[in-house]
Amino acid sequence: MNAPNHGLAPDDAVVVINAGSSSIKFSLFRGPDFSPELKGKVENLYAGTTRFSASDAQGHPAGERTWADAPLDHEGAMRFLIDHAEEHLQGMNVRAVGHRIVHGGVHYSGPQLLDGAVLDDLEKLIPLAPLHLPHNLASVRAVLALAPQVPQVACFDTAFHTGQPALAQAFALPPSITGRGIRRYGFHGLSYEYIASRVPDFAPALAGGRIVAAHLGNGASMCAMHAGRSVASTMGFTAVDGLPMGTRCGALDPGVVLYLIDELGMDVAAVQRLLYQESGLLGVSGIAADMRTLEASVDPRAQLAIDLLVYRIGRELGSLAAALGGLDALVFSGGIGENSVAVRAAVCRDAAWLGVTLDESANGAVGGGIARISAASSKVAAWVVPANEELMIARHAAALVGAQ
Ligand SMILES: Nc1ncnc2c1ncn2[C@@H]1O[C@H](COP(=O)(O)OP(=O)(O)O)[C@@H](O)[C@H]1O
Ligand SMILES: CC(=O)OP(=O)(O)O
Ligand SMILES: [Mg+2]
Repeated sequence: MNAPNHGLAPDDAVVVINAGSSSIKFSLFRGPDFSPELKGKVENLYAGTTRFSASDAQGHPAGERTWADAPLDHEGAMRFLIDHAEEHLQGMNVRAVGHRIVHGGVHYSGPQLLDGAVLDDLEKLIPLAPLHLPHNLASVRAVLALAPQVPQVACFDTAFHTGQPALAQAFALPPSITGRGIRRYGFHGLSYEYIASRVPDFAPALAGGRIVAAHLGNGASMCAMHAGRSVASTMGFTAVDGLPMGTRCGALDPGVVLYLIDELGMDVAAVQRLLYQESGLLGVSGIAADMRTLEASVDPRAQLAIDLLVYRIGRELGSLAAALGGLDALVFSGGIGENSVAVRAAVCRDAAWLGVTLDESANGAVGGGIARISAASSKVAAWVVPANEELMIARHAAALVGAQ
């Protein structure tokens, strides 16, 4: 990809923090070409063994550690990362720290310089993204305390979707409610924006086409894109909508929520815990939220959880193809989309009616890069594109501080 020069000198760097629901990923980009100098992640927060791993510009290991039986939380992970990053930042001029901020609400539809007032404003959106925003904002505050002079930039997961047609954003509720910002927003926008930015490189013929991208990570969603713009998404007002996820239930008849409250006597906190933390792959299987664990299990409940995810992806694919008026390509991304040969195969099998024909050996040979997994004869192409929300954030952050 040709990265435009945003004024970064060779020793200028942008640090990116992507605090997800179960992991914190960080990256260090340097110079006018945004060369990835260092990247790493602390994963499996809260559950089992927390793992840290980092790699340098050549992809060689640049740090590894595990916390067996004493998993870290987001705060512990941030503290560890800040200590670890220090030695790598020697001699570099950090121009900005870019953050993935999951929800921008009604007001934030593009990259935004963070200060105390913006942070206070974003705190108000926590009920709209309870699994993410507290961690996102805590990361910003941690950097603010350590390096108050470095500009911090918020890049919102919702921003890419703000141009969706009004109908795609609407709930069938009265204006007295929808006027309060209660509408569909969509998430994983930085991931989809990155995918859209790469399409002209790896499949120029698809650049003006109709693509459904599936970001299947711990959080999972799908996005319909036409000519690189978001047209519809499976996630709505919050990131609990749409597909079943690691621990989130996905789309649910709202009548279930009323029943839980009215008949089962659950309060708001209990319902929130159920829908966000005890459902999805974990809830259905009763075993784990992690796809690797489920795929390794012989317990039929593990298979049921995987089958339900695949089934829901198929249903949403049909819906998103309808929103696009057809389909030219399907793109897989995120931890599951990039790594699970079996999930991709099952989704493509179910999508045969739309014109997807899988190339089994290409699907089995995906090795960490952008790869086509559909047969040459497939009417609808299928691709794997590794997520790179971090590069998108670095480019936005550099553009914003360069523009000042
Ligand atoms: N080799 C693999 N095979 C199957 N699933 C995998 C593999 N590697 C990672 N995953 C799954 O990817 C998911 C995490 O995705 P990721 O995008 O890293 O999460 P997050 O939303 O926290 O950023 C987990 O369910 C994990 O099991
Ligand atoms: C929006 C969302 O679900 O994010 P994540 O995949 O990081 O959980
Ligand atoms: Mg993610």
